[in-house]
Amino acid sequence: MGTVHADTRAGERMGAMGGPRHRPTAAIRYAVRSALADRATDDLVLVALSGGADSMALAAALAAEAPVLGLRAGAVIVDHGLLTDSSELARTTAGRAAGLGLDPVEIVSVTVDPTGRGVEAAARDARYAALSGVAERLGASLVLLGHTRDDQAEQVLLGLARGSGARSLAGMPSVRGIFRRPLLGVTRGDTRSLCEAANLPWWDDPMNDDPAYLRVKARRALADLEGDLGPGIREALARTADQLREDADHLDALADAAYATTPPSREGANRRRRQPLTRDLLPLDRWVGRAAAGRAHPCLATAPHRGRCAGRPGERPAYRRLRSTPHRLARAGPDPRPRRPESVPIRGSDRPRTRLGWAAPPTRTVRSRAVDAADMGKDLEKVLITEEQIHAKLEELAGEIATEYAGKDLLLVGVLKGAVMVMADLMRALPISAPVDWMAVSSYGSGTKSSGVVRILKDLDVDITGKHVLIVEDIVDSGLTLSWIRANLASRSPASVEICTLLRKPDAAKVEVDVKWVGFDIPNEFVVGYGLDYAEQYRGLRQVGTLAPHVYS
Ligand SMILES: O=P(O)(O)OC[C@H]1O[C@H](OP(=O)(O)OP(=O)(O)O)[C@H](O)[C@@H]1O
Ligand SMILES: Nc1nc2[nH]cnc2c(=O)[nH]1
Repeated sequence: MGTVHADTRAGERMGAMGGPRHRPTAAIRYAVRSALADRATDDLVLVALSGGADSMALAAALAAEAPVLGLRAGAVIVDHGLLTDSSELARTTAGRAAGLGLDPVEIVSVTVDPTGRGVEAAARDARYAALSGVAERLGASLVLLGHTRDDQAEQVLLGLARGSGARSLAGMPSVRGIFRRPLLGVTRGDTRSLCEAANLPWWDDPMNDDPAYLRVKARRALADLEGDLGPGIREALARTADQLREDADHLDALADAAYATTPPSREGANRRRRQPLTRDLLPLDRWVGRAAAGRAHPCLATAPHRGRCAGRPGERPAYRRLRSTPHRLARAGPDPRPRRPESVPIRGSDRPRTRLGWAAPPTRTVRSRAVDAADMGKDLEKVLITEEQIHAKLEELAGEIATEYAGKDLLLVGVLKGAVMVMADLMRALPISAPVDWMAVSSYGSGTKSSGVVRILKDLDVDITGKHVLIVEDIVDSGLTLSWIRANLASRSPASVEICTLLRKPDAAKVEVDVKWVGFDIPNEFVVGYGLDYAEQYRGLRQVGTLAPHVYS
């Protein structure tokens, strides 16, 4: 038997799951909630449970989120029969799943025949077949798998070692048929942390330490690489997978479209001529070529920006890289080099951003094309948080804030411009009255990166000595802005300084910021709406979402 982490209180775990402020718990629950968002009421969702920390954390999050969404949640334990005590372990794990409130909980025994392909591949095939079979028999619409970002990094490393192409280096997809992997954005450390916070036992499979297995070798190699190349290597490999998947999907879609419009050859209806297909793929070449030449977005129009944000000249930036360009520019700060005057088409206004700004005001002529209010919704790729969810959350936060500051001299401080919506709605939801003041700040003369040192463009109008200051923000991303503002305000002798933010990106944090009230933890994606802009557009959207690719093209 592998290492078993002690089982103590089986019940009441979900309440003790670390609470909404326990970052790993919040990140995992959010990831699971997002994966379930498209389910119909009363759907049955199963978790594939090995009994390890990853799948136990997933099971715990599913057990907590499913009832809120009106879903049924169960678990399947596949007994591979590879360990002498595997059936006992399966029974123990099933008991833990039932203790979480999952129902039904099933154990399926499979036979692993490694002949010709090795134990790992044979066990995987047997497992997926068993999971699909149980899902079909029980009428489940989804099976959740507990692969984490660390598994993804190992997968990519194995692909690199094999010399694989883009599709294989794209790693494990988050969705394939009835299978979903909600935890690809969280780490193994996070799943353990949730289990510990929830007092939830798990066991470590001894096969995970057996160097006979390729995956174990990859895990060890990654640990070595981490020592040599730095701690970001896992995240970087997982990011590579994400980028390549989008590229590969896009190429596939183009190839499919080209194939579909290619007339059948004389050889028969099912075979297509090759030559037109290649020609039809040329637009893709041009699309990427245009981007690399800096014409896809005005932010890329100058060579220095292209180098900093879209890759080196001549390189083809991945699709994701283009999508995140505004954010990269926000990080990069103003372009210090002189610009060549030129006229470029632009979507959105040419007004410069104020804080940790994207770019200095352009000295060139820019033809501006504003976005119609009606276009804004259409420009969204996906809505992460609806207007209703925002308002419900702000009501909840306002209640807590009012309780905290009852009878105290509270000052609300908004940070321009993004926080205007949150401030407006939070103030209206607050059952107590409090004065408001505003700050505007900008990144402080940094060369290529935001150093977190910011310059005050507009200071507070009032003295905050002895006051309880609550900073109201739209988003905490790297945390650099907020940690600076908090330190700055704290130096002015207030009675207290706390932060309330609608959004936070746990995976983007560069510095720890103690945020007392968080509306939603969101994935590390560039978001717009509800005060958040892209080139000063989309602030007026009532919901928060990500932009569709056409906006950036
Ligand atoms: O955690 P960080 O990485 O520092 O990012 C967070 C900051 O970014 C946003 O402002 P932005 O610079 O986009 O300006 P805006 O509010 O004027 O849109 C937001 O309002 C935060 O202040
Ligand atoms: N619009 C926008 N501004 C930001 N500032 C920091 N993070 C973000 C983000 O995700 N979107």
